[in-house]
Amino acid sequence: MPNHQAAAWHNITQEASHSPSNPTTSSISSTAAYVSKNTSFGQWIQLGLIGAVLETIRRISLAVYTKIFNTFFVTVTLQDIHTGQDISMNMVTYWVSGWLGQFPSWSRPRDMHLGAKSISDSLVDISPESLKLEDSFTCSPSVDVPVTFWYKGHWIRAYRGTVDDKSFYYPVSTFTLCILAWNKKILNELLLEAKLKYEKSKASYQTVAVSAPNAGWRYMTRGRRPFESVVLDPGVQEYLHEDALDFMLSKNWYASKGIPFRRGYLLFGPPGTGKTSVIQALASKLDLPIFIISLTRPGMDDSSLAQLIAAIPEKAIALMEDIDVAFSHAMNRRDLGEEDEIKEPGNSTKAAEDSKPSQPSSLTSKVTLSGLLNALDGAGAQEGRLLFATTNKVSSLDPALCRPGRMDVHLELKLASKYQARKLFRLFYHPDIEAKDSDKDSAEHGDPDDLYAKAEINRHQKLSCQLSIEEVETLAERFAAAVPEREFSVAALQGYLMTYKIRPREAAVEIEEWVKKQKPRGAAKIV
Ligand SMILES: Nc1ncnc2c1ncn2[C@@H]1O[C@H](COP(=O)(O)OP(=O)(O)OP(=O)(O)O)[C@@H](O)[C@H]1O
Repeated sequence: MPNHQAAAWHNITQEASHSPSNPTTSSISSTAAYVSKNTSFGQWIQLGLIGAVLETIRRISLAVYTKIFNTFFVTVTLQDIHTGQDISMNMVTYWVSGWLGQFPSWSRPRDMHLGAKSISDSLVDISPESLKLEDSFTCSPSVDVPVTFWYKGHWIRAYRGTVDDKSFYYPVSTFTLCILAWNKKILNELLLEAKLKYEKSKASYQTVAVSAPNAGWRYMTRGRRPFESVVLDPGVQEYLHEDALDFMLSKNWYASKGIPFRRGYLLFGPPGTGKTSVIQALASKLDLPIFIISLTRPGMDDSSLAQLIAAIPEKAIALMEDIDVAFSHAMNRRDLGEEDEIKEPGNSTKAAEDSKPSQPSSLTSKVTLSGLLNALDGAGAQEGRLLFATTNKVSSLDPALCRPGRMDVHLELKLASKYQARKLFRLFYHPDIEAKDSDKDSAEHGDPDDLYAKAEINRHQKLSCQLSIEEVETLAERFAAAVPEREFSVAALQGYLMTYKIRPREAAVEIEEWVKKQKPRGAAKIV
């Protein structure tokens, strides 16, 4: 304090101490007088008061705004399907995101997030002319870009956001809907409509989930595969269907016997014999979603596998394709510490090969056999699911994996029989099947403005009129007679017929020549 101020302060306190009246009051008033005389200190106090008033106003207005907002708006936040762990909530988000897609404003922002509409390998091969943005991709607004629209007289503001969640490597994406409404009735209506829309689309599309990098599931759709479009030997398809259906209807029976409510199928056989196709067709027939587990996906390890499998819901198909590939690289019995286990008879050379140390590679799976077995039937494993595994080399699989309880049904799909060749030919050219399928397709997937779809229907109708049923039967017999038993895969025969798509008569005549040409290629069995 400067000297002259100190002197003044001293005088004030002196005067106050000698005052005959109330000493305290005079001391305060003297202090106040000093403060008001001292300009810089007074300004600080004024500033502080103004700040406090402004902060109070801000808080009050925020509280009023929140109160009004909560009174007039219903707000719901959903976790993004790509990162969600709760499978049923993921489904709700899936419905809602599909429902949002119907509003033009949802795909109108210029700042967009692009996603693939369906699992389609053909997406990468698609020609520039046929690539249609709206057909191949889903467009949604980027994070924090709000979109507004009206629904049943209610104004809705929707936006995507992110929240940090310690259990994920990345921020978790969210969908938020702010609905101008007095009560939650409209939210129920909205969710119901979204679910019905999803159910309707499910009639023509199959839900497929693939594992996402953060150990969650990523949902997609693809066209359903008709069960009849798979040609297997007599009774095989029917057996699979009946067995799977019987399992789905036996929950209480399993519970009463204390048997875990799970069923595993191992489909094995040469490539192109229809292993994957029959699983897809069965899933479509039983209306079950398929969860594709890729054991060789980079970054997949025992814990992420267990997490993924535990998140598969009841009434679903878990599919592990080419399970031998994961095995031959990284998984063998040594992972279990069971080297003394009895080897399969006649498999000693194979076993010796398996016990050689395998070289670590960046492509190898980090999943161990024990990790896989635990995930399949350990404490956290989900009940009520059908597990399908496919392999070309059944002998390379560990017996622990193939034992009943894990793989209850072992089914070999062989190279094509004459029966299959005949059935495949019929499938390609039978007028009834052609007409039925094209009508069904146009009804289900039909976009009335799609010129390609219209042209395709016309073309199929014309073609189907070309042949009578009797003629197709005769040609199918001729075709089957020329195809040697169990030497070609159905995929190879399908490839041949594809080149004669609109020339059934030539297809039946020229097959002999084709078979002769294929054989000298050194392949006794063409897959
Ligand atoms: N039995 C079949 N019935 C109908 N189509 C089949 C059959 N087998 C193969 N195909 C056709 O061949 C192609 C490959 O079939 P798919 O992928 O089902 O064979 P896969 O046995 O799973 O082969 P891989 O072992 O190489 O995975 C598909 O286009 C499918 O339509």
